Amino acid sequence: HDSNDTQAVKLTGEDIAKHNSKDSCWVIVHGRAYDVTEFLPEHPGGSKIILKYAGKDATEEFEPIHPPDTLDKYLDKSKHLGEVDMNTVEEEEKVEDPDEEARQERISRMPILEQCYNLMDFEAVARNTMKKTAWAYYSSGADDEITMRENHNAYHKIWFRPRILVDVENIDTSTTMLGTPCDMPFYVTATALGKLGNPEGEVILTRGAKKHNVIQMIPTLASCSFDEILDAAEDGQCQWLQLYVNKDRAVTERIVKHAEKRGCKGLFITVDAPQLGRREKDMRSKFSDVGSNVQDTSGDNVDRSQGAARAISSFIDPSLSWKDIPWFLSITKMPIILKGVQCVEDVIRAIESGVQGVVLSNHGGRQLDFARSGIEVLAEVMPVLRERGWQDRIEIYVDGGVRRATDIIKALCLGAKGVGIGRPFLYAMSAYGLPGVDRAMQLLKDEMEMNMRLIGASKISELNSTLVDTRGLSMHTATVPHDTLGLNVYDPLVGPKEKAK
Ligand SMILES: Cc1cc2c(cc1C)[n+](S(=O)(=O)[O-])c1c(=O)[nH]c(=O)nc-1n2C[C@H](O)[C@H](O)[C@H](O)COP(=O)(O)O
Repeated sequence: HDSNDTQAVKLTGEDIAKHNSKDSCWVIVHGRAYDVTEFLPEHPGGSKIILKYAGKDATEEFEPIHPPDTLDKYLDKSKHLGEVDMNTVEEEEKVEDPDEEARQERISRMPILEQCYNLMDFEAVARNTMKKTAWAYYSSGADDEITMRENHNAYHKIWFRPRILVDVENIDTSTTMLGTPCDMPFYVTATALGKLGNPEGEVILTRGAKKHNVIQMIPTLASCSFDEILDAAEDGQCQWLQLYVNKDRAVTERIVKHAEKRGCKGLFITVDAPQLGRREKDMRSKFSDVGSNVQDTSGDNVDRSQGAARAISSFIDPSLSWKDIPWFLSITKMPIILKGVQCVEDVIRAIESGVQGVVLSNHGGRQLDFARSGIEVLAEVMPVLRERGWQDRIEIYVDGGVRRATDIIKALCLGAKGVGIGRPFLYAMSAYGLPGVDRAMQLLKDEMEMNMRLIGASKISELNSTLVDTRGLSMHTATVPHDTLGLNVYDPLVGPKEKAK
């Protein structure tokens, strides 16, 4: 390195390859080399995944999980070794992977975008075309995924009581959320690791939200950096921040103040994830060794049993409690919403604590299995608030299992201000990129207009509880998976030979 620290000679692949062990571990990311030897034991994803790329180019593995500014933020400058002449880096020989070949073949036959007529179509295409690990991460729910299925199933227990001979020539689906006008009563909710599904990540959702004038909630665990996502927004576009509260409150305060300074219009504090749920599909999918090899904790002191998200979320503070709310109210002027509230008692507590809203949510069924659906909790909450005359004290949102405009209409009839939608936009983005997100939002808009016309409401304010019949909502027919307990415990074929006769 000459005096002004520009690098005279680039490092070569050979230089890096020499440092391929835990005693001296160098990796390449985005064409630059880093000495991560001392960082190995601190890596939230465990040291194994880094050692897999010791002396090599780790970019492909690094990219979906880490925002681009991660190394600048967390690795001391002295460990930044400079540019690598990538022509001297040996290409990893591609191992035969029949799964990958089959996936590429399915991609070559995937339906054209216009053949997607509803949000479930995007899920079907994504299931067939996404990388196994990415699909597993997005689609998984906790434990037996009962709540994940119940989230959408619950909407099937609500029926309409449509009114006729209402002038529905002009339909207006616009509303406001936290004071921001938007064209539709749904927002793109926070879902982590957007680059697992699409190399561009969350900025695709930003562009889709802009086109349809809907609001985007930016996840703490985004693949893109927070500023990248804000920079991808256009003037006047509304974005909210979803916050996982860090054990180190100074870090949290910095994030919140930066978000406010950058113009975020809402702070959604996630309160249903003091620990991330156990998502077995994500664990089974051999998520690049970061999380799935649950049993193998060889020397690692990191609990990596919940797949990728757990590996990068060990910072979340499980001691967060109501006593912290006054502090949050003191450090920001942004409206504060508690995301993941699951019973009326906590909605009352939220109102008394002075926050501006709640999201009735079970995290898309990814947290506590057998938690009730957001829509069922909404039906419990609103009558109690109305009794107290508190129905307008805060804004109430729901998310989980919203796949049709009829789901949105049911939620609004029951008193929600708006709904959050997660997986459908992830699947649309993963399968078709921005055009997919654009079409998914347009399909919802078209469905919304038609269904409001058919229910007999010309604008959002006309949606009310007399238009729905919720008597079936508290019936829980959990379609449990078939009894797996005894299935593989005893296999006669492997018993002692003589006994088998
Ligand atoms: C699908 C998905 C959801 C995640 C999500 C990641 C994925 C892939 N992640 S997670 O890694 O921790 O689980 C977040 C997250 O970062 N923060 C959060 O508040 N909610 C997270 N959620 C929950 C999300 O905000 C909604 O509550 C949920 O997605 C709504 O259900 P649907 O997907 O059925 O619309």
